[in-house]
Amino acid sequence: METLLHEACKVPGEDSSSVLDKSSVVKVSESTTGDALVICNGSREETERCLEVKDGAISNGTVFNMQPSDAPIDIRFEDISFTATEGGILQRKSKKLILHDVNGRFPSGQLIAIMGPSGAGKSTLLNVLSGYSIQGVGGKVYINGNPRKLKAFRKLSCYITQDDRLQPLLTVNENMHIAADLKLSSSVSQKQKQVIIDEILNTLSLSHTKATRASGLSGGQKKRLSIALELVNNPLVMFLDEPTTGLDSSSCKQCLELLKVLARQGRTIVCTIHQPSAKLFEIFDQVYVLAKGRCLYQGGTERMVSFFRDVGFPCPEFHNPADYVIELASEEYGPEKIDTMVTKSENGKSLTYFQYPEKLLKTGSTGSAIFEDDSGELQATSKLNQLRVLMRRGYIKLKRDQTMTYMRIGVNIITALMLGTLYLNAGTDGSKVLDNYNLLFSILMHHTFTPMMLTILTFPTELSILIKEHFNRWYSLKMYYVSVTLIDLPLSIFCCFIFTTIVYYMTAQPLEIVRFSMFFVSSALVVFVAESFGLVVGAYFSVVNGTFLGPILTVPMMMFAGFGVSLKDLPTYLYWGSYVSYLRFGLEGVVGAIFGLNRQTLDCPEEQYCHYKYPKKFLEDIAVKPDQFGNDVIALVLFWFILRIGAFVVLKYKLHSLR
Ligand SMILES: Nc1ncnc2c1ncn2[C@@H]1O[C@H](COP(=O)(O)OP(=O)(O)OP(=O)(O)O)[C@@H](O)[C@H]1O
Repeated sequence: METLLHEACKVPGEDSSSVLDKSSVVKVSESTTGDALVICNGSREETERCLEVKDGAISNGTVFNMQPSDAPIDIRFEDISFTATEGGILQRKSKKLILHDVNGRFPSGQLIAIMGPSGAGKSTLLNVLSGYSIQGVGGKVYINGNPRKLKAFRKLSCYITQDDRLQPLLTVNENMHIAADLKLSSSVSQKQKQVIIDEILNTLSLSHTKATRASGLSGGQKKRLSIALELVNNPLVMFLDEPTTGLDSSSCKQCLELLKVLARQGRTIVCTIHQPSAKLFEIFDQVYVLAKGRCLYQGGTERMVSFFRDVGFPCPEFHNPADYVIELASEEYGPEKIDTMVTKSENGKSLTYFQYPEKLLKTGSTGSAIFEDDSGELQATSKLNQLRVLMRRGYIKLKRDQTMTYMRIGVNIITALMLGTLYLNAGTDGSKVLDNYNLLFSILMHHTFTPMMLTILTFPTELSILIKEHFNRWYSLKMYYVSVTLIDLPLSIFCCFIFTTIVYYMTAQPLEIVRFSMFFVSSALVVFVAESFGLVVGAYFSVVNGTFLGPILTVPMMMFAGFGVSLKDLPTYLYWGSYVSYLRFGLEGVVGAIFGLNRQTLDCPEEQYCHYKYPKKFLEDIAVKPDQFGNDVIALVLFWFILRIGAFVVLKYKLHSLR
């Protein structure tokens, strides 16, 4: 590590470790020689001071902060209403008004709490202000006095959900690098990214957990990592839904103090919080109290007690004002008190209780290109880069995933060995043709249920991460979807190949390369189709509903496959079913591979009756045409594509409907 004071910024008489100050501005740029980074600090009034860092290393654990490079953001909202639509697909829809024309001001550089009892509408207001909710929203949001342009605003803000939606298999450092590679422009070098990551991890006291997987972090560390990931692109506005939920009191304090530091650097930080202790309450600069979707109080934390006095409900001595306001908002002292307070606060219009109301009134329209820029892509990097980074992340996850990788390979080997033992040498035995046919169907069942159920069970977890990352503009849905499709393909092929090889060999199927290839291709296509079907179900339904619906919806596929009831015995009015059953084409493919291609008469052991020793007769009886392999492949590929596109449409609809 070689750390030198940058000559141009050098402050005589000071040693390098004292140069960078925690509360100062920091800029990161390339040195003039191009082989080092120059990191400068200094408040607006001070002269800049810089450190030069080589090989991505920062001097002796120095802590420093990033200050947003753009102008601060003041949020003002007027007459915000939110109407939720209730009722399922087949139910009558009803409307429910949740926010009742609330108003408010969230100034920059402040840590703001949205408080209120459960069900008051805190999360709903946060969703509306962040732009997450777009349907059923009324009223206006202004950014620095100008009407909010949603796309431009989303580029400057981030939303941190209540539950920590992290990639559990990736380490803290890997999670941060993925975020940096997706959220920072490709022109930022890896060295610069490393400096930014180190700085954020230092500030959030996560440096010592760099090599720990996210699944191994404590609740507080997970929360801080969630914040760290969104800090990578230095947002001006941060919305946090209940950041203290599930944390002990010291972690809560640490988390809120950290948010306050970030706010002081010029960000607007808004979080919902349930009922903070007096100590936590003091950390906030401003509170916005909601009750039944209306604003009870808006202003400085320290001025809330005088508000209670002015409104005629003085806060009892030694009572935590945060507890008292929740008691009032929960109607513990009568419902009329809420009306009185809503009237006094003018449903959020009154600025009387702000720390510096006169400053707020002066805040006019400060136009800036970045607030107006509603054009271009939401994501910071190209589609190709998004795909590359997502593939890299997918590969790391695949390497470490016990369920999706190791269990899947294990299940394929074990099932293949079990079937191989059960139907040992059935492939050449003329007396065991029906057993062999049962085996082929069992193989297809395995290829249907294993990938389908795995996808249904695991995708909903991925979906919650996708919703967060997609909203925070990490990547486009298309690139995410392409990466999911591509990353799984090699493993699916590998598992199918191992399975097919073991079963094929143990059950003594004809050892001909053409037959084996046909068998493998049909099996692999059934796997792809079943996986895609699982994705459609997993993308729309919860794990519970998906686990129920996936197998249920597969039953008709089995019925129409031509196995239990042969296709020639299917009633004509039900024959259409055989065209929508992908298993029919899979079965035709594997049966054709084993019994088609003019297969010779099968061996018949002595003293045994071999009803089906002539494969042609068997094929006639089960009504399977052995020469349809090409059509079977085309049909299965079509099913695969249609279901993949279907899953994408469902996913897009799901993301849209949630908003
Ligand atoms: N999409 C929706 N459909 C129906 N009702 C909704 C919807 N969204 C919110 N609500 C209702 O609106 C009210 C406010 O919900 P919200 O989640 O904003 O409350 P909250 O103050 O954040 O509560 P908590 O602190 O318990 O999270 C609740 O009664 C909730 O049931």
